[in-house]
Amino acid sequence: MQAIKTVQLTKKYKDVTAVDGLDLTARQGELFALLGVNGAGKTTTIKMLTCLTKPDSGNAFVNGNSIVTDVAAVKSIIGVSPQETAVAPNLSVRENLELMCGVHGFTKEKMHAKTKELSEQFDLTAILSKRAGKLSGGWQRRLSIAMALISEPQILFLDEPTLGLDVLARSDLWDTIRTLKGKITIILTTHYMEEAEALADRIGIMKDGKLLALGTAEALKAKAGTEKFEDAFVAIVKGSKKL
Ligand SMILES: Nc1ncnc2c1ncn2[C@@H]1O[C@H](COP(=O)(O)OP(=O)(O)OP(=O)(O)O)[C@@H](O)[C@H]1O
Repeated sequence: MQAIKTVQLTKKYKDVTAVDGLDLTARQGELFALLGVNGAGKTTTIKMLTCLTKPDSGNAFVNGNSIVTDVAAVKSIIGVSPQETAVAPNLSVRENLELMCGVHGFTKEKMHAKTKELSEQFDLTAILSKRAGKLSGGWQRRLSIAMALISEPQILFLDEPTLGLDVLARSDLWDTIRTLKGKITIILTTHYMEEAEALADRIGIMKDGKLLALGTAEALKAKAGTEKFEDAFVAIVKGSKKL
């Protein structure tokens, strides 16, 4: 079974077709990056896959569950770290983690064990009593990812996880994401090509709601006949019909 399978997935906003007949699959345990320029349809795709918005036509299956007919099942197996920061700014780091444990109905023991485990995994232990709103963007994002993992999801969605972060914060977050690789299926959106190349097992390149190319960074470079991945991206995007 594929972790993600989309079948002619389509979403329209008035006269804009944000996602246009998308067919793609992501494998179990894979880190799959959806790469594309602004407005390519990445976030809309994630919103449909996480049941935040419904497709106008087509369907998608998350570990075999339809996003149209099996919404509760999909929601129970996914974790989401959205583009806009998901942390409660007035709560401490610990309170944010505990709040999420409460949402999932954990017992006190499980809440303490999970908070400890994720704090250690994400280096949050020393800042547990800090107010989340006072953390830098990179640390807020790290907390947001830890919160998305509380429910022990089978699939984690990271929507532009390093948007707006400086080079060092980005590099630290990449290290964190690398520790998750292979343990869980990760679907990541980005418009940073170096991010896709550094992290992803396979990369799907989107433009105007459509998938232009899909493969490993190496395969996409070979396809475009370029040495650098950035050049391959530009060649693939510029070579598409609409430009
Ligand atoms: N709620 C909405 N109402 C109207 N149009 C929308 C809405 N959400 C997205 N769009 C449009 O759909 C298209 C795809 O947007 P989307 O946010 O999915 O792209 P993206 O690839 O995630 O872009 P970015 O990298 O800027 O986040 C864009 O033309 C956008 O303006």
